[in-house]
Amino acid sequence: MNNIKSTSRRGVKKPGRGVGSASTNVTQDRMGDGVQNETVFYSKAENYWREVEPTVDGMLGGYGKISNIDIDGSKKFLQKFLGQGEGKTGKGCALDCGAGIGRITKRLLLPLFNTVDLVDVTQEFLDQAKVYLGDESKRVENYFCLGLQDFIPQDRRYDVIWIQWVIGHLTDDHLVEFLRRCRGGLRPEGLIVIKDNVAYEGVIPDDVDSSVCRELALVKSLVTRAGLTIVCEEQQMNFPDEIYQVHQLALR
Ligand SMILES: C[S@@+](CC[C@H](N)C(=O)[O-])C[C@H]1O[C@@H](n2cnc3c(N)ncnc32)[C@H](O)[C@@H]1O
Repeated sequence: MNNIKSTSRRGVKKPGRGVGSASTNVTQDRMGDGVQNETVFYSKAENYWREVEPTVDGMLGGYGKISNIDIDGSKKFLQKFLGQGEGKTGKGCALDCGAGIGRITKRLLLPLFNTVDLVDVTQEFLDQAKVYLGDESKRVENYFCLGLQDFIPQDRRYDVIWIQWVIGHLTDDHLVEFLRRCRGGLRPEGLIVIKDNVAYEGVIPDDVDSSVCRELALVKSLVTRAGLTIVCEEQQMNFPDEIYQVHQLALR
């Protein structure tokens, strides 16, 4: 990955929105660590996603071509933790957060877990997920249409909670609170995985989709505030040079 492009804060594209560069405009609704006017921040994001086509390309901001590499990297990462025996994560139920049309559910989670739940703020994507997942959708138990800032996972329900390309849509405080609630939603030896873009330095706002991209140190500090420990961390390799670095963090 090309840190110079990240450092310049210009021309860094990202799966999730992709086509435009990450904007450096700081508007009235966003300052400093993230957000000044939460209502505007969340409603702008909802409006943005409502206009996005419900396809893999739409989910990845025009970078549908990297989906296979992404899923392969996720599978390798996750499989380190799954299995039987002490300390191993079970394969019962997974939660896909900010699931969109179920790109990750289809290729990563349903092949590994007995059942999967999806949560996303965009109803149209969840409707499309039922079509996109085809026959396998019978192993999806719940489609929750809700912002993660409001979502409360059921206590001790999940072996894995997968959170990909969505943390930038939460304020710092909401992300910490959400991660705390996720802790409560884990079964014994359960695992939370965050996989997301990281900025080379600081916090980079995106006024088009109403999100922020945080530097890795900040993401880690929010994880720690949530009372979680990073048990494994890896950078996703083989993505195009022009996009942000993507890191995956396994948390308990
Ligand atoms: C970049 S897409 C990623 C979708 C999926 N994680 C993937 O990798 O294919 C971001 C998703 O987050 C959802 N989203 C945006 N803000 C959200 C929020 N506050 N709570 C839950 N989902 C949100 C959007 O509807 C969209 O489906």
